[in-house]
Amino acid sequence: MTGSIALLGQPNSGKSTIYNNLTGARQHVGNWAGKTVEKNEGSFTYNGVKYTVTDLPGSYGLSGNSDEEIITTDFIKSGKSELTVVLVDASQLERSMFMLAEFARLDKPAMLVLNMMDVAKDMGKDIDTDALAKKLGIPVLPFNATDTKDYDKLKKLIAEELKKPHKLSVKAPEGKADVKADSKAKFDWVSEILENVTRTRESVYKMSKFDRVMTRPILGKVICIAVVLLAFMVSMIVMLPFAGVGQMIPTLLHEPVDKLLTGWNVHPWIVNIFSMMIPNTLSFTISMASFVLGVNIVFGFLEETGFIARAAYQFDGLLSKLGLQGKAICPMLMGFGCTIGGACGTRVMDNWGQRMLAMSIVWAIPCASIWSIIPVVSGMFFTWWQTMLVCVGILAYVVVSMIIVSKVFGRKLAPMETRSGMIMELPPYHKAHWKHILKEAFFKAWDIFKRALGTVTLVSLIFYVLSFSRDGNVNNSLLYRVGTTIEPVTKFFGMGWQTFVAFLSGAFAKEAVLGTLNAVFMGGNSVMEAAFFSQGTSTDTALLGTAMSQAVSAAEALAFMFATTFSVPCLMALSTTYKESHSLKWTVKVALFYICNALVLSCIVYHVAELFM
Ligand SMILES: Nc1nc2c(ncn2[C@@H]2O[C@H](COP(=O)(O)OP(=O)(O)OP(=O)(O)O)[C@@H](O)[C@H]2O)c(=O)[nH]1
Ligand SMILES: [Mg+2]
Repeated sequence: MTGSIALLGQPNSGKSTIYNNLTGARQHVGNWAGKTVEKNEGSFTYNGVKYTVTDLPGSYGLSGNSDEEIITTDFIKSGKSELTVVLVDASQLERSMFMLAEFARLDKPAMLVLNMMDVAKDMGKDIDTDALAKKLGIPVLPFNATDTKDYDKLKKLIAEELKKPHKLSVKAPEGKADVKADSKAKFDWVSEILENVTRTRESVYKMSKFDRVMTRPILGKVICIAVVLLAFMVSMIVMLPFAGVGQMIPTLLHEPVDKLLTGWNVHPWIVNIFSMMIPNTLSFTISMASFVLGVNIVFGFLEETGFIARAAYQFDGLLSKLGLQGKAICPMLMGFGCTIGGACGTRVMDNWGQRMLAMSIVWAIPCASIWSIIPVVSGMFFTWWQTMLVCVGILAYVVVSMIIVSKVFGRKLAPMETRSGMIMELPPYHKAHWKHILKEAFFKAWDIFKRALGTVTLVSLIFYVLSFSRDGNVNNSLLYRVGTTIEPVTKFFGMGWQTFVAFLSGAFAKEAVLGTLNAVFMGGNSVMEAAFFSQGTSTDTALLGTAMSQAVSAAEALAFMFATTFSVPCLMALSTTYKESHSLKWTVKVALFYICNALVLSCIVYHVAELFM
């Protein structure tokens, strides 16, 4: 025996939460409207019967006004599911019942889930569910989708309803030609149904005071930025223990493995791979994954509470100038922490073109790793206030760069006629559901870890072979020979062979840049060892600074910093963009654009700076 149900409701009513809990899937949930943009299908088994569940994009009605609404409307009308589980947000019953009014015309089997009963209760709302069920003629289940205890009741009711379905006994008025009159009739129907069913106890909804501040044009934006800055600091604290463990791995493994393999007379190449490259790769991927973890936990929290919805509202106007919508604010902010997180975060965008455009723009945002390199390199050449100026210059160019990217790719990816203003409501604030946030963040971090391990190992191997020299002196490596051969060309762009190699290593991982600089300027060690063993922190920046400032001019250093910041993001961010966009063509196209853009920029910065320095 089988059965099939569909989850229908307005955006943010909790459909995906129910879908995930029923089927064990991992659809994205968060406290703002419009996260699910395509339908998803899963299943669960109850009492030996298999039920198929379809999670539909949130929709305000069934008239097909947007892409999501068309998907939802078509599916519901097709009759592919035997029972429609209509979800309403009990904390905003009047508004969210509109969907039921739309549905009523279809004359199909249904049951009603009054979700978010906990929020409604906190707001002092009482709902007489029995009276409601009687009026509607279909079963009504008070529910809290985030509480796993409630699900047995839900499954039982679904099973019963599939055996003996109910249809709405009251029908909403037939749609007339005049849409306005039509929706008014529906709202009248809703108020009639809710009469004597709901009662709000005397209590003030305190949070709305905060919203009055949050929606102020300037103050709201200032608060948003402040909260985000704070969020990054917290992300760093969250990731520290994990990254710490990761950084211990090479130190712990290096010597014992080295001793063991050397004792077995294994070839030094192989010994190096196992004692150095693999532990370093492992450590690297762990710190990358812990970054993704930290950013996702903190931003997951902001999203669940409803903060991101406010930020999206605040920045919608600005972002629409880039061809995006307010919704893109979350991935963009995440991009300051980690481009990988930012690229994943674009899942919330409405369509593929907007998504790809958002990812391309997120690439222009320097991630936290870049922010940890720039002050160090700049500090070797400039005073502290000049370093501040460099950072300000970089920030200013971020804006320029985003505008250029949106101009170059925006016309194709988000054509003018498809750009529409965002309609987004401010959802009520929710308490954060930690279990869900942690689960989602761990899953994302684990996904990155798995993917990075393979990719990073491969690239490390290539790098290793290129930089290997029998005596450990970098000047005897293939890298040196290739680097010095192309130096006449790279010099034109403001980079000598050393800085150019460091620039290239940045495309692999930004964390590798300092180590690479250390290796190519200090010589002695293999690039591999210095690049991946020292992980920046233990690099003696004073010594490196002296060595670098002897070989590189201030203008060259400036060019190098701009080139590194505005080139392609790291390899894993590239691979994530490809995974998320499913388009190799666009990923490569944008990557080539970024590399060319970085080289041109570096060239301009170098030649202009030469005039003044
Ligand atoms: N307090 C509370 N929060 C809930 C409940 N159900 C869902 N949520 C939260 O409400 C938010 C929206 O849930 P989703 O499952 O993403 O909603 P959706 O209907 O799939 O939304 P769209 O895909 O945007 O249409 C999330 O932050 C959930 O964690 C509930 O019963 N109580
Ligand atoms: Mg959803």
